[in-house]
Amino acid sequence: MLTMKSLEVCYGETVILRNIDFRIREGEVVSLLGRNGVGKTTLLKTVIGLLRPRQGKIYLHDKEITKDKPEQRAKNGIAYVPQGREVFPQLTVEENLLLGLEALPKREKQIPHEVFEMFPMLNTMLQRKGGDLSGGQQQQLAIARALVARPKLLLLDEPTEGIQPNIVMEIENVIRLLKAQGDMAILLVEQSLDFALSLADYCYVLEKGAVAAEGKASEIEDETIRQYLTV
Ligand SMILES: Nc1ncnc2c1ncn2[C@@H]1O[C@H](COP(=O)(O)OP(=O)(O)OP(=O)(O)O)[C@@H](O)[C@H]1O
Repeated sequence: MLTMKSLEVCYGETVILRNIDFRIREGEVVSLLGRNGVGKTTLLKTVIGLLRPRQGKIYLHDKEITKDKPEQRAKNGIAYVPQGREVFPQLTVEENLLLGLEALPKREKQIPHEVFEMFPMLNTMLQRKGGDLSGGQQQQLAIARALVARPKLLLLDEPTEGIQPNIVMEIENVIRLLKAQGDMAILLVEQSLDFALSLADYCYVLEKGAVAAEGKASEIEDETIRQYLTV
């Protein structure tokens, strides 16, 4: 459903990503791994359109979107949960969730009830300010906000970073549920190899801005990946 071909992405004159060939199929969970600073977030920002590649092309459902603006990509079903969650601290939980609906046409402005089935805690905190939630709860709110628009492709940038273990488990369960439903592809950037491999169908490992290894999660050797993760 998403294909990137020969992608090169730069900040100014510095090349961050080079010659990236990348593919996510419908309903698939793909993990993107690599050390700090190799370009994982840069790749996600290129998928959502915040960064434009200097070379290469991006296709969504076989339609080229390389020059589409972020709003257009959101309308076409790409949702992004940034690293560090970025919920609006002064807005209530409900207002944060309603913002996730902005990508949809006007008539569809209801928060889908499935979001509260996945994150029951949010339903009990609708009037609480986003900034008053714990870090883990904010992460759940950020994921829920992305899900309200029922995206076709969900990008998660290190969703378990700094989160307490019981909430990591809840987030893992939600990703498993979405995977089992089978109609949403997920691109997961993760530092935890065990977490990434247990959820992913396929994984890519970046090293110095290029794909150093890739393969089915069930087949790729842990050691092959670990050599690119240890300092
Ligand atoms: N706005 C920017 N301007 C210039 N360079 C940047 C900018 N943002 C990131 N970089 C650089 O681009 C490179 C890739 O950064 P990126 O955030 O994509 O890495 P990452 O793999 O997501 O790392 P982390 O795991 O630490 O989030 C790094 O060297 C970083 O310093």
